[in-house]
Amino acid sequence: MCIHSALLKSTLKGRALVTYLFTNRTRQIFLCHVKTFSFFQKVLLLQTFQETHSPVLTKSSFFTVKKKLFNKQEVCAKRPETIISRKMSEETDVESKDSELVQRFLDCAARGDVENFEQLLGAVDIDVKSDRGWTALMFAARNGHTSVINILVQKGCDVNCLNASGQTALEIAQFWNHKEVASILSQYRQQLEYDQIHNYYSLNPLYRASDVRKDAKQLESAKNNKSAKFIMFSKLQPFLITSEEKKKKFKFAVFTLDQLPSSIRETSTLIFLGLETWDPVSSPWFAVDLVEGDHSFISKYYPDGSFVAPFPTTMQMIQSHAGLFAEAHSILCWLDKYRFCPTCGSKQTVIEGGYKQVCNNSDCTSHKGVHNTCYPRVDPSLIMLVLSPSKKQCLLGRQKRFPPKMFSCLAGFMEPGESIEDTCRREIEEESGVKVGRVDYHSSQPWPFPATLMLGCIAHARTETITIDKDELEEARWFSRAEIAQMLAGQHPDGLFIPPSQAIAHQLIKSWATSNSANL
Ligand SMILES: NC(=O)c1ccc[n+]([C@@H]2O[C@H](COP(=O)([O-])OP(=O)(O)OC[C@H]3O[C@@H](n4cnc5c(N)ncnc54)[C@H](O)[C@@H]3O)[C@@H](O)[C@H]2O)c1
Ligand SMILES: [Mg+2]
Ligand SMILES: [Mg+2]
Ligand SMILES: [Mg+2]
Ligand SMILES: [Zn+2]
Repeated sequence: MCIHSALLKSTLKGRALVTYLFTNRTRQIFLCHVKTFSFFQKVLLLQTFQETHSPVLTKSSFFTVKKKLFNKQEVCAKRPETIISRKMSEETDVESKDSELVQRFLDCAARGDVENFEQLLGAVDIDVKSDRGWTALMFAARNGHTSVINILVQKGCDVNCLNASGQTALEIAQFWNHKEVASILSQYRQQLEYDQIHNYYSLNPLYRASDVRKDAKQLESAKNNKSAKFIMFSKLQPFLITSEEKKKKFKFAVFTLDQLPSSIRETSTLIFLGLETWDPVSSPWFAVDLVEGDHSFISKYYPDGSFVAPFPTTMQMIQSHAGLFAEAHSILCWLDKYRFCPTCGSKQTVIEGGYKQVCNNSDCTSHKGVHNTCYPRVDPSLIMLVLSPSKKQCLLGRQKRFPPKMFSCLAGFMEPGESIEDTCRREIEEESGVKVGRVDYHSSQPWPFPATLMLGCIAHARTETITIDKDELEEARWFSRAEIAQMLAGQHPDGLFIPPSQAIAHQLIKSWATSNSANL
């Protein structure tokens, strides 16, 4: 790999060098070490790094490089006066040169000077701000430079950044009436919203159409809709087939109205999952909870399908059907476990396509006011990646029931009256003894076993000492970013690994391991 000479000339400074190595080489670079290097050490590190031709800078190769680097410095020390004078002048100048570079970068954006702007891109933080909190995106938006805007959004700049007056780049473009720029930025913001992290089990393609399920007449006509689709469950097990498109994945066998015997529609509970589009006449989908009896119609249409234990098979479904499973399975588990009124113990009747149960006892107090016992339950639970005070390590633990050598994020159920932050701090302290300060929300995941909602957070630890709760955890320890990278790549020397990508724990760990630590 050749180092761009212009880059070398203009960016022989900590941050630029780090950015360069970070984006072009590996995310396992030991940023902290590099940051503390002197100017001259950084030059040598770059050169030595090139010579090693190492595809990944691991901990051991880093130290090899570091060793070589200091040997080289000794050789260079034959001309100490040159080294010292260059080093001192460069280092005292670092701050002013940094701000000069930032100024040039923002200037190019403001003037729409694409050629020079592109050259500076790798050398400064893409979201770097002026004194008034203006980013390059904002300057380009102010003056309507669509080409600069396009480069910045494609490089992943933060379009939602606010300046000191609380404006976004989109608002600036709208104020100055730069319609093309405003259109790009608003499209990109929408796309970002759509592209936000969708964890497995969360991609349900249907519109839940609660108005349809609440209206008995509409619900009845949905059940008789010629385009209605039906998926099957028996004893809480889904009926799945192999996907033709994705051979190693499973999906639901989908039945049409004419394939479903009328007796089944009369005797089974039909869960209304939603409509295919917002149009009220679009295809409704139902999950059928089959009761004991003649199910030969199923094998007639799908001889290769089978009823399967939900976990772990449903972790291997096509994503949209995993979402359907999450909805159907959680509702069916609720109906299965709450057969009697929690208030008076009488029998209940299922209404609203499985989304509500009403007590058959007309004197029951559950008929007065709002009662959450009538509705399906969802149990919020926190799952958090705890970062060490230095942000260089993360905390993972092992529950006894985990497969050997698997480590994951700590997790715990919310208790009544708790906020997300309270639960996060309490569970971490209970399980590991580590005290947590700031808590940032990351993403969520329905975990339909039976109806947990995992709320994924990044927690910032204030202390490092670990004292585990032996009832909850078998082991907990800090992992460096390099070790996490090995686990993600399946190359940990001790065979340690993290949960698969379908688990939110994996996404939390990966997002930290692959993000720029400077942003945390
Ligand atoms: N730890 C992970 O990596 C991980 C990953 C994915 C999902 N999860 C899920 O996160 C959830 C919470 O994690 P945890 O088990 O460590 O929680 P936890 O630390 O709160 O401990 C579990 C205990 O909480 C109690 N509890 C309180 N409310 C409960 C409820 N509504 N349902 C069941 N038990 C309840 C039970 O006594 C249970 O034994 C579980 O559903 C788990 O499957 C955990
Ligand atoms: Mg706990
Ligand atoms: Mg726990
Ligand atoms: Mg708990
Ligand atoms: Zn009752």
